[in-house]
Amino acid sequence: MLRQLTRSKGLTSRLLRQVNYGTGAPAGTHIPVTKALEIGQWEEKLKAAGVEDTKFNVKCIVSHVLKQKFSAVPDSYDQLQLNPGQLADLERFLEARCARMPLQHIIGEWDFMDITLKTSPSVFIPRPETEEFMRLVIDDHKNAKHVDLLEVGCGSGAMSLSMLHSLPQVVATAIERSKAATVLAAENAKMLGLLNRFEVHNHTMEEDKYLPEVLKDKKYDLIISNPPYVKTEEFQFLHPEVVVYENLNALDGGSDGLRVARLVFDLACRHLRPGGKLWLELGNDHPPMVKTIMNLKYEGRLKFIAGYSDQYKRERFVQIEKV
Ligand SMILES: C[S@@+](CC[C@H](N)C(=O)[O-])C[C@H]1O[C@@H](n2cnc3c(N)ncnc32)[C@H](O)[C@@H]1O
Repeated sequence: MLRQLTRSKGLTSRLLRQVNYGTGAPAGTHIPVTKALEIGQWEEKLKAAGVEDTKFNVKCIVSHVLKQKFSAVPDSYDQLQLNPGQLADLERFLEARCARMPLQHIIGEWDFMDITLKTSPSVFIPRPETEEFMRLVIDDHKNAKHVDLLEVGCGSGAMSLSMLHSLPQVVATAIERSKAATVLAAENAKMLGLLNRFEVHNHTMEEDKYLPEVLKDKKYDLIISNPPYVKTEEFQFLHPEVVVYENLNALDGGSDGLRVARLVFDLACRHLRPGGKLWLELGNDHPPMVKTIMNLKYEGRLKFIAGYSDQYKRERFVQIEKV
């Protein structure tokens, strides 16, 4: 594989030296995008590596290399040319994608709802289902006068920051066990001009140490979390993009997937105001389990309100109320 890639790279560079593609520039300075993709046989290589939707992947990488918006790049790449530096980047990024590195890590940023977030290799990549989840949460709070929000495990900050961006009456606090994610979330808040309503603490929620000392007496109107919920036995079925490149602390929910969620339930009992809401994104067999847990263990303290489905009709999101 490596030899094949090196060979195609050599061929492209040779052609770059030899051919003037009619750009009017001296020979060897530019190459049309279509030619570079054809010579490198990148779509075929991505398919062979098991990457789905190769056209979308290639276009994301081409747009990134050309520093253009995805929507501004025509699917035909008509008239688009690469200089030698851009060609080298294109090949490097496509090779990384063939090794199943997620697009978000290659590109270094990703759109989430109406905001663009920086991504980092050690921090969980926000997912499209989480956008659906956040639409429900935002809709539920759009008429509230003021919302003190707490997020458990904020990763890049996607959930809290999209909520702050959509609703000016929200003030958010987040906790996050990963130092790298804590720093990234703060950077994203600063980049989006939301740091005046967002604070993030590098803290690992544990039994009887749910929040950092400075927050121990705080109460919130809303708690949100997309906790690690993958059952340990399900790891074998995950894609390489997830198993190889994601931090397992962001995914591993223990034997039933609810190890961290159970801590969030206890935290909600202590830190939600009466009538306050807890919204969780979980795995597709979790909502009925959560309903049972609420009835058996939290009666009189937390009440299961409803489960909601994602676009694939899998019930994934739960709404709970503090009694
Ligand atoms: C599935 S990721 C979700 C990240 C982000 N909310 C999102 O949706 O993109 C779970 C996050 O929770 C963090 N986390 C896991 N266990 C935690 C704990 N006990 N206390 C605080 N954060 C935790 C992980 O580091 C990870 O960033």
